[in-house]
Amino acid sequence: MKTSIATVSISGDLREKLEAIAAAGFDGVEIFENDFLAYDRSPREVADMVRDLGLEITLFQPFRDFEGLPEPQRALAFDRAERKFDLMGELGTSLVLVCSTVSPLALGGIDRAAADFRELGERAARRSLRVGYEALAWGRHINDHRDAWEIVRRADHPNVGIILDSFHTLSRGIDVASIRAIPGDRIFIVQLADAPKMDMDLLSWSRHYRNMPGEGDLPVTDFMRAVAATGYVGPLSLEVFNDQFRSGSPRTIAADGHRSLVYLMDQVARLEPGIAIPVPVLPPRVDVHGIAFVEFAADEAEALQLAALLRQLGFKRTGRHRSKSVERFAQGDINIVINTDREGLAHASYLTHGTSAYAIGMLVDNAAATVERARALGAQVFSQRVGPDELAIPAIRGVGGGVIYFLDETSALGRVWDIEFDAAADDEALADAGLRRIDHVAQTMNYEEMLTWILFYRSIFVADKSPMVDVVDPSGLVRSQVISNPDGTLRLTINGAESHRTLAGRFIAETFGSSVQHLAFASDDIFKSAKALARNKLPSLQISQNYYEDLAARLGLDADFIERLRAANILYDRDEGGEFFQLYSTNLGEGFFFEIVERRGLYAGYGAVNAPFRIAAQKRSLRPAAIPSL
Ligand SMILES: O=C(O)c1ccc(O)c(O)c1
Ligand SMILES: [Mg+2]
Repeated sequence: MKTSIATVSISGDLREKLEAIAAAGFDGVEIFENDFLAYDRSPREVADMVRDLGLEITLFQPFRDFEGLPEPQRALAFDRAERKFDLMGELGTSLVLVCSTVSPLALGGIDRAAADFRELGERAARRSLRVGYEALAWGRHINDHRDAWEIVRRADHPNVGIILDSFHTLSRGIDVASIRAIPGDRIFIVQLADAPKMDMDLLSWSRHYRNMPGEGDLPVTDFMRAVAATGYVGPLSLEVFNDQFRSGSPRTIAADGHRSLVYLMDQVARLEPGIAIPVPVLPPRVDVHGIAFVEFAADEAEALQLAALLRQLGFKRTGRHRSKSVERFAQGDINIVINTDREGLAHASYLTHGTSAYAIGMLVDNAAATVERARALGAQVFSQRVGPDELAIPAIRGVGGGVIYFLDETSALGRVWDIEFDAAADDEALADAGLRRIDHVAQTMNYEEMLTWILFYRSIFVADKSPMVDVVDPSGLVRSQVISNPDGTLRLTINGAESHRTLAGRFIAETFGSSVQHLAFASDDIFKSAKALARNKLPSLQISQNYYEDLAARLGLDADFIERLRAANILYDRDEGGEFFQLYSTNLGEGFFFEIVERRGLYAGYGAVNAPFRIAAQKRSLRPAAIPSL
């Protein structure tokens, strides 16, 4: 299936847009008229540029306010169309999009519009051009693809067809089953966009908030299943009006767009096995069975500090790498690796970001197939020199230049600890703190990157996204969204910072874009864990007294219980399903920290209500001690 994207979807001048679109692997491009008009090269030069980049122009658009006009405006509209047909000839494109009129002069009337399109089709045919009619969701008389189809049907001209745009259909909640009644060869092009659910007028929603399929909340997959059923095999063309994308990196946004189409068509092909859909076959989305390890890159001095903190958290050093300067710490099912080697990505990562959790290991069924799927979805495969006693662990690049490694139980990868590490006793170990497994990994990024990584995770792994929540930092808002699977064996919290003054923003600035800002470990008894951690002298984050007073008032908890929480600096939340407890270490360096959580019952959240108080406490603990005034 051919992929295409409208130039309006990304930032830059026309050349930058086209280069990014070609680099992302698209077959074609819709030339949005304004992008051409604002560019200072002739139509023929643009045509050459498009061809030299290996692209084809799938559509020229939009042509507005054409149908249903009274004279003399009607004749003028046809003259205008002829001028644009001239331009299309020079650009070397054969299809033009006519969107349903919004003109107050338009008279309406299905047959009047059909007659106009019949004549336009005649004129287009003389030049071997084709005309596609699209119902804008806010069109004056036509705002539903079913009515647009009726006009195209009555126009009854081979050079006139319908253009479907997922946004216009889905934003109005029109039943997509109605698409199945349209012959595939009458659909001249299919435009795709998703959007977050929002309560606003259709035009503003469409012009500012569209996003890539899979990034929003509209059922674009159902729309595409209906399109596939018609037998349509023409280009799938992204048309995404989005303020953030218009100011983003053209290459990144174009790459996200290509990924979204590969992912969409992979889903459609799986859901419609009875329809022959010409798309490559990929391994299915990957089930993640847990975070097998988290690896830190550090220098020797900071590795000692980190090791000391891990021991206070109840970890023991359990192994040493056979050939590298790498140590393994473990507790329950949790593995933490500290890498101080002077070679490879760990070292490069240390040099760039300082001490940081640059790699995550995920347990999957088939590590090789996971990388194959990720590669097909445009992920960057990672490999580096493999030494003696080492396994080539399949891996891809992730957020902030970090790495995601994949382990499975069916190959030697399942025995990585035995193969690569020697068991080592730990003389300095402190008491076990009952930490069982990794509850979640929190990644921090610039707000503009959130959609990119949400699509990345959802397209590769079996995972869903939660609604976006606002976390209030005293210095600004941080947006937070969760990527998780039904079993809870994959839980990533994605935090998007808009200001560098927030704790999250400061973390990105101070670590030059590192991503993992905290790791949350699960305990089955947080009060017991808190006791052990206190004995181990873990420096815990001090929560304000005011928080506990409010908790008592808000949730009607009894005084003894509140006192137990307060004494251990434990934060508390509950939802319909159960209860949640949180306890934090102070920060390691400029922003990284550990969290200990206990989930009781079916609590599904992450304590977002508590985040402002946690963040305020962290800011207090990072502030240099106040100088007493004289
Ligand atoms: O917002 C618009 O005007 C507009 C124009 C052309 C399209 O294809 C579309 O979907 C919207
Ligand atoms: Mg459109």
